[in-house]
Amino acid sequence: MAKLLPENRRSYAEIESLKFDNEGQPTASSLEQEEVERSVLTQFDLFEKRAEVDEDCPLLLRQKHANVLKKSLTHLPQSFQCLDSSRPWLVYWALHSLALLEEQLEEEDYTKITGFLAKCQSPNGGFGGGPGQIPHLACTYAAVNALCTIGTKEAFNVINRESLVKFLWSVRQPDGSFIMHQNGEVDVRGAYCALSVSKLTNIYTPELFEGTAEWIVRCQSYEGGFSACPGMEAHGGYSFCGLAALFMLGKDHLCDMKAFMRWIVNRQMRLEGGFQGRTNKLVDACYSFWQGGAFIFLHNILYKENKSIVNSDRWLFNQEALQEYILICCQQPSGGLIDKPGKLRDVYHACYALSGLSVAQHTSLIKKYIVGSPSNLLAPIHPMYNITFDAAVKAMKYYENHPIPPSGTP
Ligand SMILES: CC(C)=CCC/C(C)=C/CC/C(C)=C/COP(=O)(O)OP(=O)(O)O
Ligand SMILES: [Zn+2]
Repeated sequence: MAKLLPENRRSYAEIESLKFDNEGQPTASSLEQEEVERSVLTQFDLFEKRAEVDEDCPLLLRQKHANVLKKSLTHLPQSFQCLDSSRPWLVYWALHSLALLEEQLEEEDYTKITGFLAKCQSPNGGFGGGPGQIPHLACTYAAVNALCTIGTKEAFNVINRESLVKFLWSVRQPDGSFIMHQNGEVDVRGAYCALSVSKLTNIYTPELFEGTAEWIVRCQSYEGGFSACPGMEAHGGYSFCGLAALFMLGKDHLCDMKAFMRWIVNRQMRLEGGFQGRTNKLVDACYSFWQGGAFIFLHNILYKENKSIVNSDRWLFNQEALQEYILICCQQPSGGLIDKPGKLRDVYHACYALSGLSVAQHTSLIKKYIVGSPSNLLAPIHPMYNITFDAAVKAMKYYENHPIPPSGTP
């Protein structure tokens, strides 16, 4: 039974309550019953949460979220000690969330944060999870995004792009995939992080990414979404990375876009309005961005191909339903955003719930759909990097005007 139904999908009691046919598969009626029971539970959660939010005109608690996010930059609870190797991430999540809310910090705070990120940079290039830690592709992505969100000359100049190129070559594998750090794991996050930082800071070269698109295509699973590496399960986080990376390489035609579309449109849950990360799992606000953001690429790809299914005014998901899920179910009344009702706030979920909310609000830089109060409007994002659109444009212009001399392959 454990083989049939992975243990993290259903509790033992839930599995026990299912009826199985002669082939050992759960019967349709028993699955339907399970669906009804899940719905009742979820409706109860939604009902509880709705008591605190005006359902007819939900309000984004901007000031409360901003206060919590600002505090997170200096005061983290003890329980965050486990994120000691992800400190650039904590900075990026808070700074990007504040930028989406169009909240500013004091100039001296930006200077302090810039100084801290500089200490996370490795002498061998790239950024580690904290001062003195080995460079890691994910921390490099977070640090580069945080510095570009700050967007001062001082912050742009922290990034040593000559050594960053060397670091990227050091984690590139002969087949075009990327390990996350020396002796680390290969997965599609690596390809995406390497592409994102190299495009944003103007150090991209086609040689660095030779074979990368072909490797990423091998991560597209039979379901249609992308997995961490070939042969694994399709997941929203990796699907964003896979599609964004293929898009940045201009090689999205190499994957099966029809299968991708079928997979991703089925990840928005009818009842809650939010996205699940993978088949049969629960809705979680962070997928508002990982899945929601991927729709921007999908839209552009289908639009290029003149596919009649795309309407220039809307993404291919229910933008209102996603906004309702985030605004009604995922705001902690005292500030901060959560995965789902019953969970506690954290900066990761603030960042990705707000990023997803922004995607759902802006179909283009002109066309907007705002659920609830007009004051809920967030800044638009740049989907390739997930920093604000303005921050991305400013950073790209800065690095275009300050190119590093070409050095070729090391
Ligand atoms: C740029 C970058 C570093 C991107 C990261 C992308 C990302 C969020 C990947 C998801 C990782 C993962 C296996 C989550 C499953 O967790 P789970 O089993 O707790 O969640 P689930 O039940 O929702 O699947
Ligand atoms: Zn989550």
